[in-house]
This record gives sequence, C-alpha cells and structure tokens, in this order.
Amino acid sequence: MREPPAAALHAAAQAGATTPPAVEVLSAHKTYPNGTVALQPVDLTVQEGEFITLLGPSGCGKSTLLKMVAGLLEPSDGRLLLWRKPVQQLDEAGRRMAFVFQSPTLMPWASVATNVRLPLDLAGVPRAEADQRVQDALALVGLAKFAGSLPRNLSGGMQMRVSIARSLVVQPQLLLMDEPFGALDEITRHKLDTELLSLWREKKLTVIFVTHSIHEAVFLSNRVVMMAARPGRIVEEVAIDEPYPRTPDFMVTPRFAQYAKRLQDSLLRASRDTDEESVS
Ligand SMILES: Nc1ncnc2c1ncn2[C@@H]1O[C@H](COP(=O)(O)OP(=O)(O)OP(=O)(O)O)[C@@H](O)[C@H]1O
Repeated sequence: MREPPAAALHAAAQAGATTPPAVEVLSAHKTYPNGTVALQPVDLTVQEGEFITLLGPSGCGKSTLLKMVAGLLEPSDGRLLLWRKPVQQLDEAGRRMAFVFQSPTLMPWASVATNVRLPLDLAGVPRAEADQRVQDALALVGLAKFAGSLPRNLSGGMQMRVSIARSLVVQPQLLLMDEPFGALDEITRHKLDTELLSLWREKKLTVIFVTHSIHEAVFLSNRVVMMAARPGRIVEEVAIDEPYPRTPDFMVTPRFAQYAKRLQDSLLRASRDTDEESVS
C-alpha cells in the first residue's frame, strides 16, 4: 500500500502551485532485449527541490529507473518527463541534470581540474569561463587546493568529491546519483552524506539517490521509494518528515530508529515478495 507522498506535497506547496514537478515517470516500464523484465509500469513524481531515495533488493530496477530518468535508457513504453517535457526531446541545456556513478571514473593521467572541466570542454564552454566554474565547483566540495593533483594521489572519498564537482560544474538542477558512496568506508560515507545535504540545500537541487543503506536513506531523504524485484516495481513510499539541517545527532534519536525499523520491515517484505515471485 503506497502512502501519500507527504514530503512531496510539502515541497510542492513550498515551491508554489505553478512550479512543475522536476521529474514525472508515467507508466514507464523496461524489458531488456534479452527478455528480462527489469521494471513493470512505474509511476513516480519528484517535486522540484525534493531529495528522494530509491531503496530495494538487488535487481529491483533502481539503476534502470535512474538511467531512464537520465535519458540514458529508453523505456519500452511509458513516458519520462523533466519539468513537463519528454526527456528524450531535451537537448543538453534543457536537461539541466548530472549523473553520478558509484565509481568516480576519473581520467588517471589528468589533473583534478582537467577531470572536472571535461563536461565543459565537451560542451565547448570558453576556457576562462570553464576555469572559473571548475574553481567554484572544487571550492564547493572542499578541494580547491587539489586542482593540480592527480587522482591517484587522492583518497577514495576525495576522488568521489572530484566526481561530484565534475557533476556540479554543469550547474545541474537535477542530480541523479547511483550508489555514489557505496564503495566508501562508513565514516567517509557519512561525511560525504552530510556534505551532499549542504550542497542540496545551498544549490536548491532536486536529487534522486540510489542506495542499499537504510540509514543513509533515512538520514538524507524527504521520501524513500521502496522497490521490489522480478519484476521491478515500486511497492511503498515512506515520507521522512524531519527538519533539515540533519546532523549526526539525528541518527541517535528514537525517531531515526523508528524510520529505520519501518524501512527494514518494508525491505524485508520487498525481498520476500521478490523471492516468492522468483519461485512462482
Ligand atoms: N543491460 C541489461 N540487459 C539485460 N538485463 C539487465 C541489463 N541491465 C540490468 N538488467 C537486469 O535488470 C534487472 C534490474 O537491474 P538494475 O541494475 O536496474 O537493478 P538494481 O536494483 O539497480 O540492482 P543493484 O541493486 O544490484 O544495483 C536485473 O534483473 C538485472 O539483471
């Protein structure tokens, strides 16, 4: 049973009735050429300025959904709208989005600044403007002093910050993040979660974030979208009705524990549904 997305309604009310949703997924589904039904028809609306998390067992279609929103994958049927326009019809400028993958995928031979400048070079942005934007993005992720460094001389967390700077340099309004901190240790991950929340608030971004971590989902999100697998589908939405800024103190409150328990139960149900589907 899906709950009314209270946080979405709240965000919409704050944004004003005239602001279109940032993302609308309308009965979109995906069957891969090999016949795998990765997603049943899915409906999802993300309001401008929302931070939502996709959570669910492995193979439930989180990445598939995110890539369809990004326009990197075509749905088999259904529609994906960004600010009310079909994603496939939007040019680079119209998309105003950036995608952050789990691996930072940096060019090892190039400096941090050159890595971050790459999307601007590809878009033909004049060098002076590009350099300024690179400097601003590196400052935002706390790496201003490392512009000339090579990726191999940075820690995993710093490399991920470079990847985030490279996504911010295009000045996105929508940030799509596929398990960006999944490979990092717990402390670094939490530090980056906190920094991401600051960026989200400062830049008024809309974020769709994929994770396997219940704690990360509760800490970050306005709303958690729970998915189940075989076939992938949305089974529940849980609003995390807690104020921001959220500090580490939030993680030791009874409220946090209640949200985590609720999501854990939901995830267990989603995993059980998945197992039952796969043996039927
Ligand atoms: N290119 C592809 N061709 C065929 N099947 C695919 C392809 N990509 C993904 N799948 C399948 O589609 C289903 C959904 O995959 P997807 O990667 O979207 O799930 P996920 O929830 O992101 O998984 P995980 O949590 O393990 O990253 C899985 O059964 C997967 O094996």
